[in-house]
Parts: sequence; structure tokens; C-alpha cells
Amino acid sequence: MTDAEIPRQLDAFTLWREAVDMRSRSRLGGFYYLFAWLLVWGFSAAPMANWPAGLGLGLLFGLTLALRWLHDLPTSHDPDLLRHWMKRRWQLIHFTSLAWGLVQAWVLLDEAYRDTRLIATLSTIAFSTAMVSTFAMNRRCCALAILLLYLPGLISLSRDDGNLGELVTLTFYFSYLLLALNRSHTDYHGNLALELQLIEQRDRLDTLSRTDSLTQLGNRYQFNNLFPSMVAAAQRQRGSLALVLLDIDYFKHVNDNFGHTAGDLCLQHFAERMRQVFRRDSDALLRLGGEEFGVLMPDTSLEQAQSLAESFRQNLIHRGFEVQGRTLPLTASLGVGCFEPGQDSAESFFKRVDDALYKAKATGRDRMVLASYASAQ
Ligand SMILES: Nc1nc2c(ncn2[C@@H]2O[C@H](COP(=O)(O)OP(=O)(O)OP(=O)(O)O)[C@@H](O)[C@H]2O)c(=O)[nH]1
Repeated sequence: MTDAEIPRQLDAFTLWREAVDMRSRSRLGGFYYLFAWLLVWGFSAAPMANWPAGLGLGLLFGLTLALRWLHDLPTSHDPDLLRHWMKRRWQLIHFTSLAWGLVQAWVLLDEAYRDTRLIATLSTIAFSTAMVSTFAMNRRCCALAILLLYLPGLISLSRDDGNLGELVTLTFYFSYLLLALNRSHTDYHGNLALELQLIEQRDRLDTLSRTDSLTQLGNRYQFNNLFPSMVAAAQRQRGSLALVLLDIDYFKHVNDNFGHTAGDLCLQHFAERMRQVFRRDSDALLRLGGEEFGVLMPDTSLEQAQSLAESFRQNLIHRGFEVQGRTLPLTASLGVGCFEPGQDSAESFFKRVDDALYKAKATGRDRMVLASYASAQ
């Protein structure tokens, strides 16, 4: 999953994160149940005499291990699918817990496993302790898994008064685990909220670093990222990509005659006017520096770009800019070009359009010049 695909809403993020954590954290667990059973069986008094149980339970835990590996996350992040996946995963975990709980209960009762009771009990304690820190995302399901691990063993122990000490100790530890689970659960969800905050903060910083603070258009850094990737896409798909470069004419005069604040206002109005004319969602509007702007338009022919650029220029002439109670006349020079797949590189394309802009300036300003491919030859 790419960074951009990670859900940004708390509910969706929590669901997705829980599923990912469940998947990664429960994969190895199946192995420990199998291993613990092989120890309990292998070190018992006569494992060969009990080979059907050894083999049968070995296969059972082996099967749950395989199921955990095979049960992969859905490729779509549809909440219903994720919820369904989590339900199945918990069922698998509960099944393994119950199977182990019953194994322990049986081992405690069967004399053949007298020598390995301690291994079984220690394993139960280890599994339940691991659960508290690993599966705290869902308190109820985790508590049920711990209960399934413990209850059969506790019932077994309660059948014989001689086991009272063990019974009390395990019950005490069981209640401690439930308390610890509460804390782990709070920590887990606290960490998720924090993680989401960090992701959002990073998003905000990322946006800020790509945005010109005065006009709220993309900045030069954004252009440097976008331009090569849009050119590459146009090259790959043999699609059209248009670039318009705009430079306000004699902007220095605005600053000199009306002050820097009026100049800033003009730049903001200019950007707003760009948004009104270059309106397609796929258009990228950028301030490349000072009073120079750019528009990248994917899937746009030279004729379409030319017509939009010209209407923008006309718009400036006819409407001027309202700044500090007066209308300032302002014009711009524009260079317009379209990427030629197979003939252009990103650099040559930009240079052609930049040359056209230069030509518009050099031949009197307030005009639009087309960057024909021939002009680069
Ligand atoms: N107010 C304001 N002025 C800026 C900003 N960035 C650049 N400028 C000014 O823009 C002016 C650009 O001047 P020039 O490069 O000579 O361009 P021009 O006066 O527009 O002349 P031509 O482009 O040749 O038509 C300078 O006076 C800069 O100080 C800004 O963010 N705010």
C-alpha cells in the first residue's frame, strides 16, 4: 500500500491499522502452539505410546499455522471486507486458544503427561501474556482468547484439592492479565491516534512545502516535481501536455508606484484570475517565482491551450485589478507550447516555451507567442 492510500479518517485508519497489525502479529503465533505441543508430547513419559495424539495435535496446530499464513488481507480496503477479515482472523485465534486450553486441561489430567505439565502450564502463561501485548487492539476478543486459554486448565485444576495452590496462582495471574489488557488497549489506541496525527502533520507540511504562501498556487518545488512526471506520462501514453508560462509586464512599476503591499495584492489577484480561467481539475497552476507563473495542462492540445492563454490575456486587459480602491491596468506576456512525444525531452520542451515567453517580452509584451516545435530546431 502506498503512503497516499493509507486512510486519513480515524475510524477507517483504525480499522485498517488493526487489520494490518492482526495480520503481521498473528502469523508467527501459530508456530509457537505447534512447538509447545511438540515439547509437551516429545518430553512426556512415553511419546511413542501416545503417537496418535502427538501426530493428531501436531497436525491440528500445523493446520492452524498454515491457515494463518494463507489467510491474507483483502486487496481492497473496503471497511466491510476488512471487518469480515478481522472476524475470521479472530475466529482462527479463538479456535487455536481453545485448542490449546483443552490440551492443557487434558495434560493436567492425564498421568502420561505428568512430566510435561509444567511445560504446558508455562506455555499457557506465555501465550496469554503475549496476547495482552499483541492483540490489545480489541479488548473483548482478546479477553475471550485469554479466557479460552485458561478456563479449561483452571477447571481441570479445580477437580483436585491438591492443586489449590496452582489454581489460585493461575487465577490471580489471569485477573492480572485482564487488568494489563485494559492498559495495553488504551495504549494501543492512543498510539494509533498519535500515528494518525503525525501522518496528518506530515501531509500538512508536505502541502506547505509545495505551496506558494502568497498565492496558494503550487510553488517552484512543486513544479520541479510535477513537470518531469507529467512529461513522462505524456511520453508513455503518447498523450498531449500543454505548458503556459506567464510573466506580468512591468511589475516593478507596480511595486515602485503603489508599494510592495499593493504588489502582493496584485500577485494574489493574478493567481485568482488564473484559477478562474484555467479551471480543469487536472490543470496545475504554479507560481514559478517573482511575477512568473506557469500552468501545466495534461490532455490539452496546443489549440486549446492557446485559446485559454489568449482569453486569460484578454481578461487582464479588460478587467485590470482592483487594488486599494483603484483599478490598476496590468498585462502579461505568455509563452504557450505543447509537448511533442518522441521529439521533446522535458528540458527541450520547457526551453521552447520559455523561449516563446522571452520572444513575447522582446517583441513588445502583452502578447502570446506559440512555441512551435520548428522554433527549437
Ligand atoms: N510585491 C511583490 N513583488 C515581487 C515579488 N516577487 C518579485 N517581485 C517584484 O517583481 C519585480 C520584477 O521585476 P522585473 O524582473 O524587472 O520584471 P518586470 O518589472 O515585470 O518587467 P518585465 O518582466 O520585463 O516586463 C521586481 O520589482 C520584484 O521586486 C513578491 O512576492 N511581491
